[in-house]
Amino acid sequence: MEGELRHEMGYSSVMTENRLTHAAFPPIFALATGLAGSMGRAAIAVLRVSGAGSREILHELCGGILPPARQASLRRLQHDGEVLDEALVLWFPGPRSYTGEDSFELHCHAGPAVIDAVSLALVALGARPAEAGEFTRRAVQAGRMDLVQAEAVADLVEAESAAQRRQALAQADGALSRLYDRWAERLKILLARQEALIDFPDDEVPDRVAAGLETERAALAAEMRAHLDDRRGELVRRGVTVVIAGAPNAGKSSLLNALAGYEAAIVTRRAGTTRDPVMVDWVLDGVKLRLIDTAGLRETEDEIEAEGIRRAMFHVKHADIVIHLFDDDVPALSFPGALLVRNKTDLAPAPSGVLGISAVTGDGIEALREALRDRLRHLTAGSGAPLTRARHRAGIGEAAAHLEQAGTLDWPELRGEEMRLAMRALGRLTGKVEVEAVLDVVFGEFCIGK
Ligand SMILES: Nc1nc2c(ncn2[C@@H]2O[C@H](COP(=O)(O)OP(=O)(O)OP(=O)(O)O)[C@@H](O)[C@H]2O)c(=O)[nH]1
Ligand SMILES: [K+]
Ligand SMILES: [Mg+2]
Repeated sequence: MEGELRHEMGYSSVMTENRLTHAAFPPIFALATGLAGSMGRAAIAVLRVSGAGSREILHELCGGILPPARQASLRRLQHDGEVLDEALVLWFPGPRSYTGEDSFELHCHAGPAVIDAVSLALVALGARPAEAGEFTRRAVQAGRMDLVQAEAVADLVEAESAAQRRQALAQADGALSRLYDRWAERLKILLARQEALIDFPDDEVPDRVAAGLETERAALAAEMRAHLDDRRGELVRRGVTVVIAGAPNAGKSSLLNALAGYEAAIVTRRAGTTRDPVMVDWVLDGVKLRLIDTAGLRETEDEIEAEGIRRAMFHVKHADIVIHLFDDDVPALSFPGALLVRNKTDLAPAPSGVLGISAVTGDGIEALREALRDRLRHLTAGSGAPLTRARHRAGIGEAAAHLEQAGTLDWPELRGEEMRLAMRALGRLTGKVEVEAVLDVVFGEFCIGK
């Protein structure tokens, strides 16, 4: 505490031990809040600065006095004898900061001229604009979080539904990292026992030691396979696709409009109206959905309509939920797992046992929503932290494959090698090994300012 106070008095003081523990990166800055005007006009813009030299830059901007650490202070920002703005200033000396480095935030007025002037002053004082994800990348490099947690930060920034927010928050808190770390720990112990077996001649190894090792190896591989089979995380993250398909004029576009609450698709009496798929993003029960209305399915000579039908079939094939809509007799054939729904109940009642709606009067629409909620609950039910992206799927898939391969090999040396490869795949996932190699992959999908 005393040391910290001394450092905050002036920037000429000696660096603390902590600040010497990782490489010093040059100062970067970025606008951390949305641009004024992009979603209505914002009042405040937060500029974030981090890196070696941040202390000197803040000292200069605040007229030669460093504000107290981790406290909001109102300051006149100045540069070259000019006052740039009156801003709320937060100074976070490393390592107790998001990036682990010396960093600060300026809560400025959001006028573009204010942001420009402060940005120019930051550049003049030696900071450069940050690249996408660079703050979080530094946090990983400083050991403030692992790669799986960093990915969750990107998801939190993008979260549009409550389910996405909850999932990203749990992952950022380390729920998924802890699972992977536990697996790595178990694997390490198995590997150590496998190595011990290598050092013993065959006749001295008790059979039960080898059998126990084999049981645990198989159990771990099975847990990884179950984790790979669980699609919850990816569904919540990318959204659930619900495709409305059926014969021409069944009322598919009318249903899309009724669910969306606006005239998203063209409705006419002519069969074959919809050609291009019409997509509407929707949130039901806190889960992000993508509703897709498609061309009516029938034999046709019309080239354009035929292409529409080809696209319809593509979406049906890749859908998480298919609503098969019809408006007369129950179709003889349907898509596997589809939700059969009879439209136009205002003209004739639905056969018993079939969900009936009227896209025109709204009859049955609430029951259809309930049926969709039920499907969603089913799709997103499960326990434990789910994997959330292709990178996790690839890493765990690789680890599981090596573990399974180990089970097919007779030579302990080769089994040990497969287990080591499994361990490496797990380590790459969280960034415990080969961290530099995977950083570009992970941070390629970030926005600037995080
Ligand atoms: N009476 C009644 N008419 C409906 C209902 N739903 C749709 N219609 C009418 O049925 C006709 C076809 O509706 P659309 O929504 O265009 O049907 P679609 O399945 O999208 O048709 P295509 O895109 O051509 O395949 C229009 O005239 C709608 O007004 C309903 O619930 N009751
Ligand atoms: K139509
Ligand atoms: Mg249509």
